Amino acid sequence: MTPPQVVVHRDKELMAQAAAARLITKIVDAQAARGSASVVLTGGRNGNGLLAALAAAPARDAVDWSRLDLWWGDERFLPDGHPERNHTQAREALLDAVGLDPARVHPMPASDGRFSGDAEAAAEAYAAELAAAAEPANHARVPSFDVLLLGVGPDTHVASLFPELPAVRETERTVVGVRGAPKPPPTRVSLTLPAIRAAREVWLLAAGEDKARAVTIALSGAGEIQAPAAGARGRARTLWLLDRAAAAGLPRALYPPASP
Ligand SMILES: O=C1O[C@H](COP(=O)(O)O)[C@@H](O)[C@H](O)[C@H]1O
Repeated sequence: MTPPQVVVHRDKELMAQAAAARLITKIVDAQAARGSASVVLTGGRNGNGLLAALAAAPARDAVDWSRLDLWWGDERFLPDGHPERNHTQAREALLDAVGLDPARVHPMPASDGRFSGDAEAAAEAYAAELAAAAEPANHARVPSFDVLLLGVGPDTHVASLFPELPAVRETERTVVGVRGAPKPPPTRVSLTLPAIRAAREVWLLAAGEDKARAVTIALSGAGEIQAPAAGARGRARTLWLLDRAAAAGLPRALYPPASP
């Protein structure tokens, strides 16, 4: 697991634009090296802000969208097309505007249809979908994601791993159903920390003063059960992308000067 690196931008708009530019480069490089790229999306304000910035970036045309695999780190367990579903919001922010291959887009299951309210069964099905896409040679249970994006909640939750709930303690399964989440809706589906840590790079996004306490706690040696964001690390890189307001409580020694 890699130690966190912190990059601080002036404000949330610049943070989203810089993160979008960084993601475009990462996808283009992965496609050049391996033919395709895989990215895990997050929900929330900062994740959707990044997608909207990506949609507005002229350089988005450098990406071959048909050779991109998209997964989700978590989902609010709601009916298909519900406006609060992370999948619906990602479609609105970016996905409907680019030429993705529908076979390569892997939303987490909805609460209606096949799983009719059974978040645990939905989690099992998503784990099986991930395992089917993993590289058998490595005995991996999830694909080797190039970048896994995570928003950070004001309570330090990432994906739908909330402090002290059973999901953040999971060490075996790659995807779990979550019940009793303190943030609505209470029922969710989430990757676990072992699945998150299988990613090459994990990027955590936090902007705004309501995130400052969470950022300080997670980057000050807190345990992952109490502060799930502290346990989100990538194999090759762990990057915290912040704005000044979210970084306000961090010791200056942790990061270089903010961009203008
Ligand atoms: O509910 C969720 O919240 C987190 C953080 O969202 P934010 O709006 O506080 O940035 C998000 O990362 C997660 O995917 C989502 O389901």
